[in-house]
Amino acid sequence: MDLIADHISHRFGALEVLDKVSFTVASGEVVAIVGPSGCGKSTLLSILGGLLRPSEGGAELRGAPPADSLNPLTFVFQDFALLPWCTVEANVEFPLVHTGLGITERRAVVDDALRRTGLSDFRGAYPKQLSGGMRQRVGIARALAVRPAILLMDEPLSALDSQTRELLMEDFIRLLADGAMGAVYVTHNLEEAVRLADRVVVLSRRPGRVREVVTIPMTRDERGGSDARGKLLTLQDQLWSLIRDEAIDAEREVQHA
Ligand SMILES: Nc1ncnc2c1ncn2[C@@H]1O[C@H](COP(=O)(O)OP(=O)(O)OP(=O)(O)O)[C@@H](O)[C@H]1O
Repeated sequence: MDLIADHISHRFGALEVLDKVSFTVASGEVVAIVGPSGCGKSTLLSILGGLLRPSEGGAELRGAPPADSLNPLTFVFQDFALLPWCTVEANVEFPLVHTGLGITERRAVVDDALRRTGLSDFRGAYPKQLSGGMRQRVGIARALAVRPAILLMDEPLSALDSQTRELLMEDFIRLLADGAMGAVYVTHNLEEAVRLADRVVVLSRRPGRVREVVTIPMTRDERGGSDARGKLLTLQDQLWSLIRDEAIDAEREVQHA
């Protein structure tokens, strides 16, 4: 199943946020969205996920969803968005409650999502008992439970310390390895973009336009090797050189606001 962003423009009142943004996320592909602060990355993700209707253009899914998918497009949030009064297991089960799945099937789906995220031993814990990294794993398990075709991720690692971030990146790489699931990955962090994405869409300063689409010419497995480090740093530099001047302008604008 492909996701097509087709000339998406958006305004909040007089504020022009996005201008004719077009790109495609092919089945199983990971596309990172980067750009200066306030260029409309989160707005774009909301539009892709159907939470916000764009002023012009639109997002479209093409092709059949995976046979057992309950929700082809599923969000993973920066702040995890867990229900604090529910256990890990109940949080993961939550999106399945009104799906018509029987209790046995629901249990099987939850078990599978917990296993894939390394949470089986924490099913009875409450979010407040868990570290940030484990909480985000719950957020990911909850997303996996609906068997999405495409994950929509808004800065999913930015609330975490650098070691935890590294571990979760490894988790993502494992989860994406079979190519059954794609992702749109909004991030400020260019290291995450070059480690995880097949392609990186670079947006200009607001109103966000597609400035360039950079293909990462290595498999995700190859990127884990120590000899890949230099190439990844070069790609990071390439992305930064596309963003830097506008990031400085955007930063000044924020400070003067
Ligand atoms: N609901 C809203 N109403 C009015 N303005 C909004 C709304 N949501 C976002 N904006 C404004 O739209 C612009 C784009 O916001 P958005 O959060 O999409 O950018 P971003 O690129 O994700 O930002 P950042 O990099 O800082 O996370 C910003 O100027 C923001 O203040």
